[in-house]
Amino acid sequence: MVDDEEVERVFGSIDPARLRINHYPACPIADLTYGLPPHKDYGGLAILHQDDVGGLEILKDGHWVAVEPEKGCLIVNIGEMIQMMSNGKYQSVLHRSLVNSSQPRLSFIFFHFPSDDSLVAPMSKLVTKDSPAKYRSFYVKDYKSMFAMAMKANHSPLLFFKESS
Ligand SMILES: O=C(O)CCC(=O)C(=O)O
Ligand SMILES: [Fe+2]
Repeated sequence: MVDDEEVERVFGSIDPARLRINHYPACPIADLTYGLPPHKDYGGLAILHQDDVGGLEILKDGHWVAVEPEKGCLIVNIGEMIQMMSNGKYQSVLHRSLVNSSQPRLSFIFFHFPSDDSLVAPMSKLVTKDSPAKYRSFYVKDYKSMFAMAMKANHSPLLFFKESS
């Protein structure tokens, strides 16, 4: 089903790989703030290691669920480009990070982004008469230009490219 050439075209360059280290200081008003507000990661896979403090949550069936730290475990998040290229078969999860008032927290995430000039579309093998494209194709830079507007509208940028069904 997966077309290696399409994956290679979008993710083939090592340039857009990033390691991000998030440091969340202890916060006296932890109940009133986020470490990171709710969002979906935008790239391909995001591989995350968190320390033993905890604070990552995912939205599951309309409820925020804590992802408890487990020694030696990595968390793998699906980014919106995979949601797009899989024509919605793989869903990117909404997640957020909380802070706490007593301890700082660290997380390390390896992101693999598509390059800005890539044209991204649902994989041709996954688009059929019975399963039409759920998203309009876009250049990654155009998708990224929607970040601010999506944040204001409280949803993810991919929604701007959803086909009306
Ligand atoms: O720190 C975390 O647990 C999550 C970080 C995150 O979602 C991100 O950097 O995109
Ligand atoms: Fe994230």
